[in-house]
Order: sequence, then structure tokens, then C-alpha cells
Amino acid sequence: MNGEKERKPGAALDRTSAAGPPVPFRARGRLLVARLVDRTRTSRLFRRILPTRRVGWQAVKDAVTWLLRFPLRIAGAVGRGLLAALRAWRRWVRVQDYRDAVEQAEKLAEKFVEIRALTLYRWRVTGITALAAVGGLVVVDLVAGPPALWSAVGAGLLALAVAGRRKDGAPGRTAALGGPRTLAWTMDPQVLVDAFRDAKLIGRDESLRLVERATHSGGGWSITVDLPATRKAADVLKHRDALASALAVDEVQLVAERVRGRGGHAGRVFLWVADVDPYSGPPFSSPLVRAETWDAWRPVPFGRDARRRKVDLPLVWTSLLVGAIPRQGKTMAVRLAAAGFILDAFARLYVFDGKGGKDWRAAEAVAHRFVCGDDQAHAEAVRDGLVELVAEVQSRYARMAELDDETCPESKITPQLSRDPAHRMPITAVVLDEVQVFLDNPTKLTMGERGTTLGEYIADLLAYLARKGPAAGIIVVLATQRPDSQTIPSRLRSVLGTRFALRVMDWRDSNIVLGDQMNTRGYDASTLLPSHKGVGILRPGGETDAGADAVALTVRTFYLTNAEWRAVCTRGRVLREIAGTLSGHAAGEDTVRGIDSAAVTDALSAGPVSWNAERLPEPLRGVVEFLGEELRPGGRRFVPTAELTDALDVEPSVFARQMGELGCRPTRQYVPEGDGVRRVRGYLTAEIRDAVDRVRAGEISPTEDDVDGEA
Ligand SMILES: Nc1ncnc2c1ncn2[C@@H]1O[C@H](COP(=O)(O)OP(=O)(O)OP(=O)(O)O)[C@@H](O)[C@H]1O
Repeated sequence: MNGEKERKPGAALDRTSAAGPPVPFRARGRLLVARLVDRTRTSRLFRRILPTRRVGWQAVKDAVTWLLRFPLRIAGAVGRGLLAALRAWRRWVRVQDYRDAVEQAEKLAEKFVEIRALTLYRWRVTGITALAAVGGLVVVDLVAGPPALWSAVGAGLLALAVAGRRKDGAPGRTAALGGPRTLAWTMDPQVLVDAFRDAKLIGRDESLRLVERATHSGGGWSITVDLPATRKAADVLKHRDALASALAVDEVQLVAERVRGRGGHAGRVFLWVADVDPYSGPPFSSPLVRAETWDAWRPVPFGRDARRRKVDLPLVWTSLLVGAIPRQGKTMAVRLAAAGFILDAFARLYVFDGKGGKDWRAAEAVAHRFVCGDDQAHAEAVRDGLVELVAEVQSRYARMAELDDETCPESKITPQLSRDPAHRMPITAVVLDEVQVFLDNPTKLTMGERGTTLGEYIADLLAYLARKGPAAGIIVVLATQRPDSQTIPSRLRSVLGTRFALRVMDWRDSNIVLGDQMNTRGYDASTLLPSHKGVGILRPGGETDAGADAVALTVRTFYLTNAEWRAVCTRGRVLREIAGTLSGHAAGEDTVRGIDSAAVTDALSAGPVSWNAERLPEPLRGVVEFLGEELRPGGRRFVPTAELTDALDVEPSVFARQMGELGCRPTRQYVPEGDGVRRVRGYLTAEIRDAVDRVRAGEISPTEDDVDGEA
């Protein structure tokens, strides 16, 4: 309305009283209260303090609860104060400090009379003080009356209540911080210090320094601490279980990482404690399900760590070994790695499935070579496929050597080379699920003049591909449910760069997948829970963003349903059809091209290490020198111990012990003697080759004295 002033809150009430009929006195009082309430409600200060009615109501409820509980809290505090006072008095009357010191110095007998006299004296002082206090109260009551007496009693109770009040984190009061210990340390770092002491990660008189206070992030509490100067962060990682126990959490809930590089040092540890089991809950879907295409050169999305950070797996330039007992998620892990190649139209796939089920059937639509089954014919087809790849590696190296520096600067494949059809060097992944089926094949073979088995030959081919293949764009991905040293010989294991161990039977199997001594560094896949499907320890060969400084990290793999997996394979086929890169089995051409098998045999006999004996520990050096060419794959299979000890002129028992330390155990085999055969003790050359590989790979460290140093 024109001329009407802006109405203020409460203005309606003013007008009613001013312009209307006279208001009775009682009603005026009610109006005043209403106006006051209205003013208060609309005031800025009130709105800031109590933003909503719900909050206001809650505040009132809290205040009432507090008032009702107050007498109980006071009674509790007085009780605790009384107890504390009695304890303090008892220590004083028993001369406890002095007694403890004397006991520590083992002089209790000498000082007993003195302590006893002091105790009696203090009892007397106590008695006199008590009498004086009672007398004092009686006098107060007589002189000043009951109010003064009650005031004196009240003052005493107040003093006791103050002494007995709850102090958060005060030592000796276990109830000061309720709830689990993990929660307690977020409020009082002293609890964390105690946990470190209990786990024997720091000494009794040592402490931690807080670098970053506890904060809640990603479903758990994190904190960064510095250890005392002489302590190492690596030891905390090693004894993570002990720390988890001291903090009263399951070890899967505790993540301990070193803080390295800038802002970090050898004694700085980052701890993260999950609120609940971080690997429970529904699985995470793979981002590849939604990806139209993928570049095989990019690290493939593999899973998430405990803190739910994405873990990508670089596969170009490395190779992957996945090991686990059945039904833990091996096939899923390998499928994820394969999916990255499937969705790249320029990548090529060799899929060899030893299980023979339908797990890999969908990949038939894109695979250049596809074998599914565990018969002899399948094993031979796998061998042919691998021989073809070995020849391909040789051919690629020969062709790269011819290329100019601009196209191929380092005799290594580049993204441009791999995508240019003219160069015929696509990134090629060779995936073997249940590889033990092929590696265990006992069929006898003759390689050149030497005898071997089909399984050993396949192991040699794979070892060659894992060693020489990555630089030529060939990537080996193996999965096995029997990760033992017999099945995956160490000459093959030592060249597989990336390892992923899902749950295995014991720490030995875990070490076989992850590498020697990994259990002592705190990584043992046998401790994973059976319910944790798809959760494993990843030891990356390349760099991953999550936990980049860690030797290994626990990862829960992404999940691909069967339908999603089939969709990925179908998409891979369509992409290849569009790009014109569908080839081999998927394009209906299954014939393996002609191969110079002599060249392949020569390539393999070059061996994983040059069979020279330099820097090998004794007696391995002597054995390698003595056997020479006979040690090559396809050479002698068995050497009698007596032949070796005679040739090396060593004491048989010392020789057996030293060979045992290198992982070579003697076995009994029949050897020809005269017209018949005789059973003798000796060593398998495969085991000797494995020992050489392990020394070269640094898995066995010879002592200085054992090594023939290179000057
Ligand atoms: N990341 C994951 N999250 C949840 N469940 C998973 C995950 N990975 C695998 N699984 C489940 O674990 C079970 C076993 O998976 P998978 O077939 O991959 O194991 P496997 O080790 O290859 O078994 P097998 O040895 O029989 O071949 C399946 O039921 C699968 O759904």
C-alpha cells in the first residue's frame, strides 16, 4: 500500500495495542511476553546460536539430561576422589616410594626397621589428624551451628569430587576414553605411543612425535608419526600385525606406509586404521565396463586398496604372475589385465586356458591364438603358439635394429611403432590361465641332441618371452593355483616383473609368488581371509599411484560380471573389425606360420643368464664351470653327487650342506652302469640352473668370501 512503512517484526502486535480498543492489564502482560518471544526468535544472535527449531529442542533436551545426571556424576566423582585419596594415603602410610627404591636396590632387609618405624609414625600422624578433624567438626557445629558443619562437609566433598573428576587421557584411568583403542588414540596420542611400546616397535622410555594429527578420511583414521631417531619405519611395516594387535584391530584394518622422498624419511610412518573391514561390502565395478576403448599402453584399472584409492597396473614393459588357491579370484584378476588389451584394437592376444572351462570362451572372439583345455593336443598347441612368439620376438629385434633412430630410438617398441600396421609389431599379451597344466606336462622331447619334457620346454619358452619380450612389446600374464617351486621354476619366476598373490596355503607359497623373504617384510598372502575374494597382495613391477613407495600393497580387484566380460570381448571384436585388425583365430585363420625352429632352439639355449661362473658362490661356481654346456636347458638332466665331488675335490658332506643352502636338494635316480643301471644320489640340472638364476636375481645373497669378485 502507498505510504505504508516497512513493517518490522512484532509491528502487528504494537498496532493492535495502540489502535484497537483498550487492552486489559493481564492481556497486556501476555502481549509483552509474545512480543519478547517474537523479537528473540527473529534476532540474528538467536538465529546464529539455534539455527533450527530441531537443534534448539535438542539443546534443551541435552540440558535437562545433564541436570538429571548431575547428582549421579557428582556422586561418582566423589567416590572416585575418595578412592584416589585412600590410595594416595595408603602409599604414603606404607612409605611406598622409599620401599620401592629400597627393593630395587635389593636392600629391603637392611632398611626394614627404618621403614617400619616410619610406617608406625605415619599411622600415628593419621590417627591424630583424624581425631583433630572430627574434633574440629564438633567445635564448628557447637560454635557456628549446623550450617557451618554442612559447609565444611560440602567443601570436603567438593575437594574429593574435583580430585575424582574424569580427565580425558589421564594415565591410570582406563575408563577415561571409552570405546575401542583405535578410537582412543585419535583423541589421546599417548594411547598410540603405548601401542607402539606394547608392539615392541619403540622402547619403554622412547616416544613418538606427531607429524600430522589424527584425521578421519576415506572410512578410517589416519595419522603420521616420527619414530625415535634409532628406529626404522621399515620395521613398523614388518611388524604391522603386532601393532594391529596392540591397537585391537584386525590386521586388514591397519595400513602402515613409509613416508619417503620430500617430506619423508626412514623413520616417518603413515598409519591408517579403517573403521570396519575395508574389504567387506559389495565389489567395485571395473571402469573398463564403461570404457568404449582403452589404450594398452595405459596402466589398466586393477582394483582399489584399503583406502579405496584406485590401483592401476602398468603392463607394458613388464609381465604378471598371479597365484592363489582355487576360488579366490585369479581368473578375475587376469581377466582385468586382459580387458585392457582386448579394448585396444591395435593389441593382439594369445589366450591359453589350461582349465578348459568357459571362463575364457568369450575371449575367442578377439584372440589371435586361442587354446582351451588340458589334453596333450592343447599342450602342444600352446607350445606352438609360444614358439611362434619367440620367433616373433627375434624378428622384431631384427627389424627394430634396421629402423632409424627417430622411429625407434632405443631398440625398444614405442606406441607409434606398435600401432603402425606397416611395422607389424602390435602390443601382444600372452595369457596363460592355470599355467601349471602345461608346465607339468611330462611328455619327453628331444631338443637338438638333448632330452627334456614338454613342460620344461614351455617353461623355457615362457622364461625367454618374459625376459626378452617386454622390450619388443610382448607381455606374459600367468595364473596358477599351484605356486610352488616345482611348478613355476625360478628361472621363469625370476623374470616375471609384477606379482599378485591372492590367498595361498602358507607363507612359502606366498613367497614363491611375491618373492623371497616377502613374509618377513610384512607381506604374507596366506594371512588373507577366505571371505576376501579378489583381495591379494600386489607387488608391482612398474609404478602405481596408490602407495607408490610401498614394496607391495593389498588390493581388492575390480569385479567384472560374466555379462560385462562378454560385453568387453564383444566390444573388442567390433573395435578390431572397424580398425581392420582382427587376426588369427578370431578371424578364422588358425595356422601357425612357418618357423625356423633351429633359431628358436638357439635363442633358448642362450639361457636366461650367460652360463659363465663369474660372481657365483662356491660350490655353485665350480659346478657351473665343470658342467659347462651340459647345464643348458635340454642338456644333462641329472648329475651324480660323486661325479661332482670328485671333479671339484670337495668333502661330500660340506658340498651337500653348501648346495642345500643354495636351494639344491639331492635326489636319487638311476644311471647306466655297465650293462645295467644303478640308483645314485645326485642333483637335477634344472635345480642347479634355478640356483644360478636365484643368485643372479639377488634372491640368494652369497657371502663375500664365497664370491669370486670382479676386480
Ligand atoms: N574382486 C572380487 N570381488 C568380489 N568377488 C570376487 C572378486 N574376484 C573374484 N570374485 C569371486 O570369487 C570367486 C572365484 O573367482 P575366480 O573364478 O576368478 O577364482 P579362481 O581363483 O580363478 O578360481 P579357480 O581356481 O576355480 O579357477 C567367484 O565367485 C568370483 O565371483
